[in-house]
Amino acid sequence: MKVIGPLIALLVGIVYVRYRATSMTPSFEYVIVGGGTSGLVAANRLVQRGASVLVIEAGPDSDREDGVNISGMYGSMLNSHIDWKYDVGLKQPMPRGRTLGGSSAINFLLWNRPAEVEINAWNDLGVNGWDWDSLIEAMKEVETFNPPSEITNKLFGLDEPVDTSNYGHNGEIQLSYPRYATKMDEAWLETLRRLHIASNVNPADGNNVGANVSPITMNPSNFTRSYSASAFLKPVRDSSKLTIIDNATVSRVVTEKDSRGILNAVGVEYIRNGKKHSVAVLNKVVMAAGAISTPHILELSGIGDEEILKKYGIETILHQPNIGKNFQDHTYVASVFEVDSSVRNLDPVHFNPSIALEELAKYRSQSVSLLEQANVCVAYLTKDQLLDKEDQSELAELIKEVYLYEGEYKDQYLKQLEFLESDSVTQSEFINVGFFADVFNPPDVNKTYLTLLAANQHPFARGEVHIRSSNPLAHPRIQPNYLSHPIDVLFQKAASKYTRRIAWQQPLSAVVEREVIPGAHVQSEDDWEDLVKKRIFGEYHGIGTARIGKVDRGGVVDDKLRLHGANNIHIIDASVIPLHVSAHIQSLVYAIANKSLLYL
Ligand SMILES: Cc1cc2nc3c(=O)[nH]c(=O)nc-3n(C[C@H](O)[C@H](O)[C@H](O)COP(=O)(O)OP(=O)(O)OC[C@H]3O[C@@H](n4cnc5c(N)ncnc54)[C@H](O)[C@@H]3O)c2cc1C
Repeated sequence: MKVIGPLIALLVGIVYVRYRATSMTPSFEYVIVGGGTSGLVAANRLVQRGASVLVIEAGPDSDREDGVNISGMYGSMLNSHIDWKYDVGLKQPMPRGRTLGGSSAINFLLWNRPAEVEINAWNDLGVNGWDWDSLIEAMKEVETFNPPSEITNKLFGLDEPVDTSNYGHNGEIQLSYPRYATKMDEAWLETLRRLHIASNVNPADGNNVGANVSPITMNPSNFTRSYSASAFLKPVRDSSKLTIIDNATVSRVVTEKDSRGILNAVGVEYIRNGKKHSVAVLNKVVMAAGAISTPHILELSGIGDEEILKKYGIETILHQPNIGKNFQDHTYVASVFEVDSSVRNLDPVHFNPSIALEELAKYRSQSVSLLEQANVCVAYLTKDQLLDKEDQSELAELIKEVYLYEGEYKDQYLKQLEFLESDSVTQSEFINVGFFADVFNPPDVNKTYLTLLAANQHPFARGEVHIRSSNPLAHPRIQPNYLSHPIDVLFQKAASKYTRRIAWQQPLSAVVEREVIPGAHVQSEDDWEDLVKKRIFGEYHGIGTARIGKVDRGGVVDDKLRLHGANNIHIIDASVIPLHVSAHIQSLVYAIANKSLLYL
């Protein structure tokens, strides 16, 4: 009888090994979860190293999609079949790219850099090896910068040449400037100057304070979007080392524990056409599903806070309570102004099909067209540039309360208080968007509009992203908690008020005819508070849900981007960014993914 127990164990073992061998083939050295912005950087570099790589992407290939390729069609793929459309309880879902190229396929193309101080702050949060110098090197490596032409300089009023040494010149992502500027663009720098906001011709040098005209991710030879799929996937697409499985949703990373209790990823499961499949991984799993999906997939895999996992009947493989916490996003409120009928921005293209066709024909023949543009005119303001005396004293009171805070985000909040006092860190961003962008009221299609976004760059609010079901196809629960901190309300109000100053300042005001939003009735502090609370949205820059850092300081991955408690699971996407920066984040995401290759 004594031999029966071990015999059964042996038989079960043989069956299990055979099961793995048959059901978990084929095998790859690297399995990349998510073929988006970061995932395709890793795919490109690993294939060039000679490794066998599988990329599993939930969405389709969109390389022939006009809404992706034509730079001036930015925004058109929101709510489309390649947008995840996450419900966050607001009037507009949170967009995120669901296609090869990920969010870089549907984003607004703007390319700018954080401030040096913001990146070096990671070190004070306990992160080693991720300073400005190393990240800027990694960022430059992915860039090819095409400086503005004489015509562009003139159009936008750039009176000093851009210092090209701040950019890279041999990388995959093409950066360039449009040949077309609207009257609002032409007036931008001078308008801000008259409000005592200096023009910053070199915002890429680590100090982004001021108004500037940013490059966009546009190929200057044909004015198409330069993004992760066109830049990183295309050159290696035909390699025998690379396998892409698209329209496939990863449902789980399959792990085993070694004798020390450390996890090893041995495979990845995914669902395609309603059927479950699995593949074996020989070396590493690279998580690149973005700041929403990466924590979601880890939790589905039993890696997360055991209290949360238990609630949904998922066995805890690795208790990691920091996963899905620390969600941070820039927030924005849009102000809209009617402008005179001589202004030609993207509104006529959106409102009038015959103008759209005319502009498309011009674009296709490479003539200057309204469709060759994006929102390039921005301004970044410090606290002291933005706040009036009353706001400053209200802020001083609120800061006292932050000093009393003893919770898990204490070290980040102290850093943010330092940022508030720095004259090289900005708190609010203003963007001249280029088309009517109000989701609450339809436009009058016979009119043209100026939309100004006022965006908060250093929110104190922290949100969470967690599973809401064990069904891998169900979206996670996203609680962004926008404006849940009074300092965020104060800055969002101040920034929205400032859009009124911008719009009614010469020379921009010469084309402005009427304020639509906020509208003349919005005057008192209460009015502004109502307005921002009703119209708040995320600026599509979610980060932080699997942040880099030590476990006892909220970290999910170590300095080498390896999941704490696992040997071979790395995270390389926006979820590892620990603390928000005053910039659009694709450049930082590309840089992180590029630098991750040191550790993969
Ligand atoms: C509408 C919009 C506008 C933006 N505008 C700008 C801008 O102008 N400038 C700027 O710098 N930044 C902008 N951003 C932000 C920037 O594009 C993103 O932060 C960045 O691209 C995120 O990269 P990522 O690799 O972390 O994630 P993503 O690029 O989103 O990649 C994640 C990939 O994983 C896939 N995936 C997710 N879950 C699964 C699963 N279960 N199985 C398989 N695959 C999965 C997704 O489909 C996606 O392809 C914008 C973002 C959006 C959404």
